[in-house]
Amino acid sequence: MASAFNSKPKIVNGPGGYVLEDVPHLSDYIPDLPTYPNPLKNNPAYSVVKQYFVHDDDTVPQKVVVHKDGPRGIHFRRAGPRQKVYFQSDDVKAAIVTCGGLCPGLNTVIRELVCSLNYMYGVNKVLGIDGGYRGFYARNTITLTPKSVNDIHKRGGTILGTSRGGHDTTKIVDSIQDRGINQVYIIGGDGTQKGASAIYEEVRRRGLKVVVAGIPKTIDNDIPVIDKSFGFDTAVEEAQRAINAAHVESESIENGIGVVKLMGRNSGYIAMYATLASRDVDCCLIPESPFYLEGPGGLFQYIEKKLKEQGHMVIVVAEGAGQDLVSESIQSMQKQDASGNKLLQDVGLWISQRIKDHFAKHSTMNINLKYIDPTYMIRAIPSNASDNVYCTLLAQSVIHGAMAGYTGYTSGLVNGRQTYIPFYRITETQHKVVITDRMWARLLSSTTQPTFWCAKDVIEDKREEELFDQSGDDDEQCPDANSIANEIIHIPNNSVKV
Ligand SMILES: Nc1ncnc2c1ncn2[C@@H]1O[C@H](COP(=O)(O)OP(=O)(O)O)[C@@H](O)[C@H]1O
Ligand SMILES: O=P(O)(O)OC[C@H]1O[C@](O)(COP(=O)(O)O)[C@@H](O)[C@@H]1O
Ligand SMILES: [Mg+2]
Repeated sequence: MASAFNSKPKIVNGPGGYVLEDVPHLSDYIPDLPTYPNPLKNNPAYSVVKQYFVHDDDTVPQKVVVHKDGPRGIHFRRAGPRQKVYFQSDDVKAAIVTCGGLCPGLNTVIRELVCSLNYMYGVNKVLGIDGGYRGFYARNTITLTPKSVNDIHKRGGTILGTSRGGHDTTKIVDSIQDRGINQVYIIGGDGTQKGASAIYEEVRRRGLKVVVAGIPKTIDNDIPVIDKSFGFDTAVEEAQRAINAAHVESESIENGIGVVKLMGRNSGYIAMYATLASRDVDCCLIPESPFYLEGPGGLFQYIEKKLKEQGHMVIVVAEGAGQDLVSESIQSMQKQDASGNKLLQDVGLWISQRIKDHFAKHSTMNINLKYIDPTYMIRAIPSNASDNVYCTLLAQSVIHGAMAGYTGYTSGLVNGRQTYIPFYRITETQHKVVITDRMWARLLSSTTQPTFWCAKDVIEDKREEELFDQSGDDDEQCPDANSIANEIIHIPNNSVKV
């Protein structure tokens, strides 16, 4: 196994509370590296562009909203081509690997990496690693050329294949060294970027002139710092088809209920944005917002109300929602996938059954429920136009960084600008929907669903012990939760994100 060697974060402090969370550079651990003029200077496509090169000191703020007297805050290095590069085109041997679950746009990123390395920097040795991390040591490589990848952006999935598990740092770095690879482009989610960080540390420990760079991939949009992940737009758009179908089905029959399950293991972004986009959804359930079924303020009561009011309803549920409730009633054998991710129970099937059982036993209403699970259909499609452009920019940005000698970074969009983000910032947390944030408030007001917030919890949050003492109520169900829905959004010390 690899050593536990961990390089220190590169943090630069400046005046006015300015902080640069910088990324490592090959020259940090290899002295006297030669540099070369950037070949883009002679490229007719770019040489006419005024100020095409990014200034070395350009940085991008993590937060654009600041207070007048507040500190300038955290910044990331701006991505883009530099005047000097640390590789000669003929010396570059690049490798590309895709890991984790599928996501629309993977093939577009692969295509743009191969083409941009070639067209911008004259690099013609690019290898594809077959089947994720384990492909480094267990499979042959795939030769990639602009010609061989020309059409792949029109296909879903990844032409390189992917996998979970199989990350063996030592074997991977041995393979990188044996094959003479000096730029490694790693496309994947939170797990993959942790793996990339381990590879970078081992490469650095061995003193190799090898750039390790990540491209963030997550259909769930659960990677922190970046504005959004590629494939997310496509997923939200494709989810509309399933929601439309659920709406048409439920609307066409008396007391029709359409239930749609969408992806989102720990983060409910696809469900939230698909709901906001559709306007046909009456209830959106996400992992970040616990809910309950029975009693006042519960889901069953709300369904009954909606059916009486409009004769039908649509429910969108993210796959990670209500897992605590599901596991109370279903026992599962397998707890984790090969990467160590918790395996989830099918909340869509579970909730559909619970709704049917409830109305059969406790109501005179004859409901008609249709359950739609489009999750893998959504994940497997090619990326849409806007994601295609985004994938291109990501691929080009990550290449510029590698050619300029930066390493140990993930390329990502921050406040609309491409940046280089140190691995640890990408892997330390997950991006989740903040249910005290304005976006969730917009969703609640658009669906009119119950907040499912327990009055007791809200009061605890709001005035802490003071009101908790008065209530003295430890009951799970909180009849008053709905009436304070709007109030919570304005609680000052409730970390409202603006
Ligand atoms: N903490 C970790 N350290 C090293 N490698 C990891 C780590 N977590 C996950 N990986 C590897 O990253 C790859 C993808 O991880 P996974 O969680 O399946 O998908 P994603 O990257 O999309 O989150 C797998 O090959 C897995 O072995
Ligand atoms: O069934 P699989 O292929 O293991 O993947 C299911 C998981 O993959 C995802 O689509 C994406 O997860 P990752 O980003 O960790 O790959 C999740 O939403 C989902 O839970
Ligand atoms: Mg993941």
